[in-house]
Amino acid sequence: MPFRRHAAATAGAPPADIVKTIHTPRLAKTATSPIPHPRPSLPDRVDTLVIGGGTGGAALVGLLAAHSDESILLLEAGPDYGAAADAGWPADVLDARAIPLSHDYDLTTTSSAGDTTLDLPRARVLGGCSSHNGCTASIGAAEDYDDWARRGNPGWEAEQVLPLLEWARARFRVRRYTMTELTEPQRAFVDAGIAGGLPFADDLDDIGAAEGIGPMPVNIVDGVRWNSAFAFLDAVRERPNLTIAGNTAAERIDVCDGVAVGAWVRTPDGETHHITANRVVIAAGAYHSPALLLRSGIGPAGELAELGIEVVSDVPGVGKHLLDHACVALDFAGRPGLVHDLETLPWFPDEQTVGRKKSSVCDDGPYDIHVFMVAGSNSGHPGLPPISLYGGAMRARSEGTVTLGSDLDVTRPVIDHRYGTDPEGYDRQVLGEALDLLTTMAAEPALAAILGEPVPRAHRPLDDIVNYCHPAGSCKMGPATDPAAVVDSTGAVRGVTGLYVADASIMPAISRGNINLPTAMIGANIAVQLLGTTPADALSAFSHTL
Ligand SMILES: Cc1cc2nc3c(=O)[nH]c(=O)nc-3n(C[C@H](O)[C@H](O)[C@H](O)COP(=O)(O)OP(=O)(O)OC[C@H]3O[C@@H](n4cnc5c(N)ncnc54)[C@H](O)[C@@H]3O)c2cc1C
Repeated sequence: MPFRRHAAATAGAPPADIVKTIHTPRLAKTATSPIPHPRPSLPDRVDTLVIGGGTGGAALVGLLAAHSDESILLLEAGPDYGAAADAGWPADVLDARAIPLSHDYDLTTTSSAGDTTLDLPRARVLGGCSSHNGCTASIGAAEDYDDWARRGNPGWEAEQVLPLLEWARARFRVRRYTMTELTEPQRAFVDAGIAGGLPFADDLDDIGAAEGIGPMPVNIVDGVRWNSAFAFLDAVRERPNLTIAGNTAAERIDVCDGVAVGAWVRTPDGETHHITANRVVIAAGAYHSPALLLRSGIGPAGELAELGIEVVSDVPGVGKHLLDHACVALDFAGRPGLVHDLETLPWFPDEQTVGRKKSSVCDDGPYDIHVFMVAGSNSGHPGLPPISLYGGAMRARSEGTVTLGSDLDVTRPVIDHRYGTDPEGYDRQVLGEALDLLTTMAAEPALAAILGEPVPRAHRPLDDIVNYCHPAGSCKMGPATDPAAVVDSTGAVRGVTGLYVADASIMPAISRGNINLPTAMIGANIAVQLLGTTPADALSAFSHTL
């Protein structure tokens, strides 16, 4: 899901109209205002401390809690609104039509045009970004995971991780759409893609899918965004070995003689509390996981010294190699009445359809371009044109950075994505070819009639790259021979015993679909390795808890 709000243009609180009333969702009937979940007492000592209850963290904790009797404490910086069945979640977070910003971290990066900043939405709530994302579901391509393994990460081959991806897809209750369910603009988009040379595809969540265009599967249940807390935590919430502590943020990992022994955390009362743990797993996402490592003295020694942080372990790759799927956009005014027509529909996801194409420089799999259309709702994009066509570079190679500001605040890391800057120009080549395809499609008469007049932009699309909101790679997984590697193939942080990372930040290269399901698989695969078991055994223990 791309997000294009330029911070300089829309500073201040998000407009009230981005938080809409839900029309149909089942859960929302009793969820008109959030109900705080009872606050658990914070233990002083646990077997496993997990930091971050987003997609990676929730999947990891679901399997760990179901499989073992060891005590687990899951810390989440944002609120925990309880199980889906408790109906305590805020309406805007449940409403799958919009990207709500009510729990946003308020992060930015410099825009590729260099003259403004670009907002990087990031949710501070149990479920992490799956609690405010676009709900398009993709498990990526087999080549993505075979590539991870080939880069020196055994245990990540497609054959090994496929059962975990399929489990994640089932837990997210992903369903495929048919053409008859699409809105008129989305149908026209698919037809234009077929006229532009793409085959029709109804298998976009298949690990062996090739080029094609069709309806995109989504993890939406009766209009409700089915987040990772519902998917993975609801089944284990009542397990006596699990405590979930919302509104509790880790400030620093406690490392003693090279061994992670716990963390200092900020309680909901604003107090600092120490928790002792036999093992610490960080799953705070691609911006906050490296920030937490740096704050704990684990990172490039020179950078830590400049920040005034005592070096615990010199790990040069922390906060480097930050990846995302870069996007370009073409904007249109829409035919008269389009926005109104779309608003009268009960609900629909932002990105109902996706086209995939192989660029001339794609050398490692079936496709590396996404094209899609965001029509009408634009709910999380105040002030943007009514209809936009997007092209994404799905194997983007440009590398950005995450570091800390002088205040060392782990919740507000300094992020520079450096979109479109890879030295070989791969990303710009792919984005240019995506633009060519979109231009051909936009000229198809049926789609052209819906798009209406182009809306001029301040910069050429290739000079104004926007984010797909899929940050990854900032704590890269790799072998000891890779100087940029932060964790090994078990998720273990180099140079610190008992410390692990289990979220999108460990991707050695970005998977070529939307990354929520692959991130759940990462959390699950680290859990399998920590348990010393097999995927089949871990999944069977989980299913017994249901
Ligand atoms: C606007 C948007 C739209 C998206 N749309 C899609 C889509 O349609 N399809 C798709 O597949 N993907 C989508 N994504 C991407 C997907 O949701 C994320 O890639 C995925 O959620 C990443 O999981 P994660 O575990 O790495 O991080 P997150 O889900 O971000 O979880 C990290 C969690 O850690 C918590 N945390 C951070 N610091 C601390 C701390 N110090 N102490 C305690 N807790 C902490 C955070 O509050 C957060 O809950 C979208 C993302 C965004 C932002």
